Amino acid sequence: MPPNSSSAAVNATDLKDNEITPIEMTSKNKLRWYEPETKILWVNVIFIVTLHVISLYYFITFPYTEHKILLVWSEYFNLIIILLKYFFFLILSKINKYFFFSGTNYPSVQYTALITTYIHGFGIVAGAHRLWAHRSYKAKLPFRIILALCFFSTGQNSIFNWVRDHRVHHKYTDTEADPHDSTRGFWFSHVGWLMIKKKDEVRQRGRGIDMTDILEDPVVQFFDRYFSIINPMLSFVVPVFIPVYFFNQSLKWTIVTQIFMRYPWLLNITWSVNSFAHMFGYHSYDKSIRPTQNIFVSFVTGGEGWHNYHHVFPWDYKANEFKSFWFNPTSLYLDMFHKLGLIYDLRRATPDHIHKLAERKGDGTHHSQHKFSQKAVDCS
Ligand SMILES: CCCCCCCCCCCCCCCCCC(=O)SCCNC(=O)CCNC(=O)[C@H](O)C(C)(C)COP(=O)(O)OP(=O)(O)OC[C@H]1O[C@@H](n2cnc3c(N)ncnc32)[C@H](O)[C@@H]1OP(=O)(O)O
Repeated sequence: MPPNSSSAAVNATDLKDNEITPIEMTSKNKLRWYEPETKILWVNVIFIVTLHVISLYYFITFPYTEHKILLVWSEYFNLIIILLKYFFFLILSKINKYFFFSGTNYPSVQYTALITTYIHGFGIVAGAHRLWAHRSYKAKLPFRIILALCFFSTGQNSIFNWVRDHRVHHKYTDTEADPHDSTRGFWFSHVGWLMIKKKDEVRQRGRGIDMTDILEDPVVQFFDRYFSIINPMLSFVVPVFIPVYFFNQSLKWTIVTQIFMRYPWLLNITWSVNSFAHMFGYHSYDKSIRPTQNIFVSFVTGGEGWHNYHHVFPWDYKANEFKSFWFNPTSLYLDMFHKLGLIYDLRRATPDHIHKLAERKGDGTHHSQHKFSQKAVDCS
């Protein structure tokens, strides 16, 4: 049985008042990335800059071919990314060897990054984003616990804060009330917003967001209550402990791969949804909004770059019109968990609704407006 046949297909008009509504613009003043009244949070600036400087150093100089176990453990998101990155790392390691490490004998710790970025990314995409922020499907208790464990190993905010910021972002996209308003530029929407105090408009509008579902979820409540213990434990302590203790890997290189490579990498690909996917790409479903269809972001995030579609149908569990393994693997995993009975009530926009909307509001790049590609598209 196809996973969606028992799913609730919904249209935007089916949304209830207390659910996330499609974009509803608040007053729009044009803001620059830095406003005179902006209060810079220097602790965040120092933390983020230091993390990225050290990370850049290790991304360039890391002996990639000698630490494959650690790389698989912490870096790679899916098979194609493994292959591409391995190819990229191979070239980089040759450059490293020539310029930086000739003659150096590194401890032979082998392979590790796949598992952690993979697990972590799933916690963000399937957990915080598609389940908690958008309620695009329902999940049974064990699955919610797994998602929370995955999400709390990403070193991001508490689920409550993450979801509230994301719901404000959807409701007031690219306005003054959007925490990472992309009209303030690439830099601001990517990371700048995490270095300043939020505008009053964000806080004020955020207070109006209905968060009762989050407050009523015992899994979220438990994990958020112990955020300051669980977050560092799952994000840093456990991922370093496992390869060192069980697989006899070097402590130094495990810390490097987990804290200075995997962590900033995952942060940047998460942030890329707010920056790249609000600036570069097509507006196939609604040309009046900034979010775009960005294949690069989809590729690195496991399916979160179909952002024009996502902003038009935020409650669609695939966050995309199509079925596609490489550019939306998260949806395939959700289909699998649906078959296993761990998740249910998956919500999906109807093809008819999508096509009509694309025709009326899109920029003309939707496949239904290109006869040659219509047959190749699987909208299930
Ligand atoms: C392979 C996988 C790929 C995955 C891709 C997945 C893509 C999914 C889709 C895209 C989504 C992308 C989202 C990215 C989010 C990442 C965020 C991180 O975790 S980054 C990593 C880690 N995180 C970090 O590095 C940064 C951690 N965060 C911070 O340092 C700060 O929050 C800040 C600097 C961001 C703002 O500081 P400041 O402005 O001082 O604000 P404070 O917070 O201090 O709260 C003060 C007061 O304001 C109140 N309030 C706040 N917001 C709202 C709201 N929206 N409304 C209403 N109220 C709000 C708040 O309740 C509090 O009230 P009270 O208690 O006083 O009554």
